[in-house]
Amino acid sequence: MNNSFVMYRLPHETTYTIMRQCDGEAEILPSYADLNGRTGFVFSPFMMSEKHPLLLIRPDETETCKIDDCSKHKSLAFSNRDIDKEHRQYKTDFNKFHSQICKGTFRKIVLARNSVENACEDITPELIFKRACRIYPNEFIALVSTPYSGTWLMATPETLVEGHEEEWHTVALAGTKRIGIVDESEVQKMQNRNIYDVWDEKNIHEQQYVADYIRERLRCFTPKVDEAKPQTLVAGQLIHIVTHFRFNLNANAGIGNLIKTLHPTPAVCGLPKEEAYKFILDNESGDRGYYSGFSGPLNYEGSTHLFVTLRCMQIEGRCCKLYAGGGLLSESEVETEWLETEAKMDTMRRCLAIRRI
Ligand SMILES: C=C(O[C@@H]1C=C(C(=O)O)C=C[C@H]1O)C(=O)O
Repeated sequence: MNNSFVMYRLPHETTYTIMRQCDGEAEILPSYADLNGRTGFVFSPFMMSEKHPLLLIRPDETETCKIDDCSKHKSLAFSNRDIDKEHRQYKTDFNKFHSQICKGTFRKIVLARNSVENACEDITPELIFKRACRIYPNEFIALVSTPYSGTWLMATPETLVEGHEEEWHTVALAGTKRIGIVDESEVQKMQNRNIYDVWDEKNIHEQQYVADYIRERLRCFTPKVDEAKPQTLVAGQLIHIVTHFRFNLNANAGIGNLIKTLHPTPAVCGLPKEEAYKFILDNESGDRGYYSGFSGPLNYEGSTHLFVTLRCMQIEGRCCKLYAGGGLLSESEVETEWLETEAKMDTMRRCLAIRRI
């Protein structure tokens, strides 16, 4: 009996793919470089370890399906979390992280947390996946399950790297504001507005750090990088600032090598990178697991679509553990940052249609 499978829907697609490994379980890869030349679905944690290995699901069996309607369930979960306790823990973590920025150890660092919600008894992860597909047509939706990682669901707006043959694309994404539900015409309008009319200096600054990092890292790989002007990107009920980078990747360059250079970007980690990476692993009160790692089809039918695992949760029976984080700069304030993590977690809460008790 095999347990490793994934269901995923690429942004803007009307069908989803089911990929199953029929022989054995997902393969554990020792390093990013081992992704070079491979095919399948990649599931990578924030930091590779024995507990959270880098995984590749082999596409032994695949199926393309239409997203059917699943609107008959009104509420899929209920909430009885201790919000005061979560808030206190977040404040402690925030002070620890923020003081390091004030001391000058980091220019930027991302602080994350998690929160548990309870699914109703008769709810299956597949049903939540289909709801996510319907609510978020522009995001990457995936439900991944392996014995090593457990079961995760995501609705993420952030591309890590995608492309085929020599044509590749990545983004620098950061800055967050809640806007509520908007229709497709408002999405277009929002994208076309001058970012200086939409965003304050702190958010622009925060995103520039990510763009500078991506530009610099890509230059080590390829001489020709095409960088667009920063724009506003709508992600569910939130907006972010995005810079698109298009570049050529030589077939010998190796996607695994590129990933090693990029991951984790300052959108989920910090600057300087190695110091921030270590500080997060040593000091964040929760374990990130696969949150803020990356996922997606690798070299499948000739294309790669890897996304940063954000707006996600781990599903264990009825327990749904939601994850979110946000970039801190010296001017960050604890209440604003807390609300930002709440707003990001609401992406998954909407899929669960939570009833408060
Ligand atoms: C870290 C998350 O999101 C990332 C951090 C952002 C920010 O700090 O403003 C915005 C988008 C993402 O790049 C998350 O969703 O948990």
